[in-house]
Amino acid sequence: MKVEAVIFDLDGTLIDSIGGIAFALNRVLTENGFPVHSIETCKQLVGNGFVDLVRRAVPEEHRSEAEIQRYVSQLRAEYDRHWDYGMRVYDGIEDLLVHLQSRGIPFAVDTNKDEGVARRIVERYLSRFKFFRVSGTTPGMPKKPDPARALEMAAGMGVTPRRCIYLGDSEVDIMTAKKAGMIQISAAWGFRSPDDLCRAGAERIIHKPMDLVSCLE
Ligand SMILES: O=C(O)COP(=O)(O)O
Repeated sequence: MKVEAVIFDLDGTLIDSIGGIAFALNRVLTENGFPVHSIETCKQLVGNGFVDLVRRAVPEEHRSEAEIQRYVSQLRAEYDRHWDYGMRVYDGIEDLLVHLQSRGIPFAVDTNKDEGVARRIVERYLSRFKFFRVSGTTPGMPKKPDPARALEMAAGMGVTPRRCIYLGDSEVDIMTAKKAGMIQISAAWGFRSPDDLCRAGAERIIHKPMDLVSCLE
């Protein structure tokens, strides 16, 4: 089936952002006297936005709503200072975006990151590409795996969901793609292993960004 648009997840799919997230998170944990997490563990904790990240990262006896809210504010402040620590665009992503642009296939971002931060990242690292939209978490709006944002973007791009690829690196993205009725593809270069992705029901896994080209027809 001919693909008419591509929706990308951001963290772990377009951008390797784990350095800044882990650094900021571990500063918050240290400041509050909690044990820190390795980069590998942080990768597993990311995917559902900052509130869930904090809830998973702090010791169980410190997960009251008031405490979580306080740590989330601390994390936002730390991340604001350190968000681009070690950040890079994954190898092959720019080639893929050049390819999509040359074929006139529109693309967009759907992330559980706070929308302002997501836009800042795209502006800093991928400004030469024309994204239809960079959509992230905003107060009061449902997050992924709710497919509302993905569906809204597909409608905005004028494509039917079943002709839209949804590429992401986590189980949240797999669920979002399936709920949206889009072509679900998982990125093996991100924060989850291929085994994790298979267990989460991935229908197709690609190992490098340019492999997406063979999925476009
Ligand atoms: O910030 C997160 O938890 C996840 O962000 P993502 O949706 O771009 O993977």
